[in-house]
Amino acid sequence: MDNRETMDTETSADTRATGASDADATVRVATVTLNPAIDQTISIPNFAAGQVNRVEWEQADPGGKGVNVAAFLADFGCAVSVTGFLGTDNIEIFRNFFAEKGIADRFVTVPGRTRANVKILDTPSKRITDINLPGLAFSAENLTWLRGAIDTLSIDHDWFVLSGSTPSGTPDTVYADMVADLGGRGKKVVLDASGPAFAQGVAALPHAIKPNLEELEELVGRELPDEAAILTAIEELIDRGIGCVVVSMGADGAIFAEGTTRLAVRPPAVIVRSTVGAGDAMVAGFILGKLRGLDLEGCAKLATAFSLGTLTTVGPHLPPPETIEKSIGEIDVRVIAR
Ligand SMILES: Nc1ncnc2c1ncn2[C@@H]1O[C@H](COP(=O)(O)OP(=O)(O)O)[C@@H](O)[C@H]1O
Ligand SMILES: O=P(O)(O)OC[C@H]1O[C@](O)(COP(=O)(O)O)[C@@H](O)[C@@H]1O
Repeated sequence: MDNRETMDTETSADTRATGASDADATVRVATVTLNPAIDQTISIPNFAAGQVNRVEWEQADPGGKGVNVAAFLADFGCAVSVTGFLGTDNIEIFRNFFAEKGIADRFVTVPGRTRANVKILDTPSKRITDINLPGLAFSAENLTWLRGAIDTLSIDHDWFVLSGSTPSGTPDTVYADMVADLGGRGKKVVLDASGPAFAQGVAALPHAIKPNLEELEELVGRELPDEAAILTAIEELIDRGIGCVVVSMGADGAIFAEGTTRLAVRPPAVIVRSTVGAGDAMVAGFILGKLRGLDLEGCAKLATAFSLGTLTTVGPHLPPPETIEKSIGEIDVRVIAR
């Protein structure tokens, strides 16, 4: 499948519906996860820090931002490849997962164990406490191999998602270099990260970014107490040359900005099982909307519907397309500017 063929498929009218279609299988998206994780969810009724807590049930899922984005796209029938770094010592859970979902595995393997991140799920509050470990360091040689893997993927992939934290010791320029390189090849790059590597990556002008509110505040170096302040920060980023800025705000929804359009999207009140992966699902739904040629409002709704879909499960899975489609009708979009 060459790139031109893919783009033709993306814009054809019959791919503009919101449900899964055969055309999705021809879309080539690659995700890059420098710091994947096994998400170890433990359910603790009335969790209390500083006390003895008893675990009711536990579940281990492959995770990390790019792994989740790929899983959600694969659930919707998209052709997707994954790369980044995985430790050899506990790689089986990832290999099995990629095989089950039909995800093309292009990970570079490194010695050691991929980190396990602990997600404490409190009942009945449903609050999640995230304990994210630093992750597995990689060498300069490993990074060279990863660049080679990305080079190869760029032959037949049009969209690249660079997401998640970077293990300690990673140069802060890592995302910026990838954004510049892939952008120079005409690829669409979506960046969703945090800290200095995110800031430098943003400076290299990816096509789209999806910080949550906290990450946006960190990026612009000030608190953003209300919508006006968030919009000012978004304006600065769009003026710098970022094509599309999506700021997610948990239960308060998200603001989507592209060109001169600004949309505030609010999800309905939902019963939440786990919020882990909600941001990643939003990225996946947004990209799928773009690939289907939807306008910003359509992309915003699909992105929000994906995020809602994953709230009902523990682990990186979406409900069936009909459920996602149904929830689109319950999403409120307020046009701030058009
Ligand atoms: N409690 C919730 N109720 C309804 N929607 C939610 C809730 N938490 C997250 N979402 C949905 O998921 C999206 C991304 O969640 P958010 O927590 O902002 O991302 P991240 O996981 O990147 O921090 C939100 O914009 C919203 O659409
Ligand atoms: O790379 P980071 O920032 O430590 O985040 C990794 C964690 O984020 C997740 O990808 C979930 O992310 P979101 O809740 O933001 O969508 C988990 O699977 C993983 O444990």
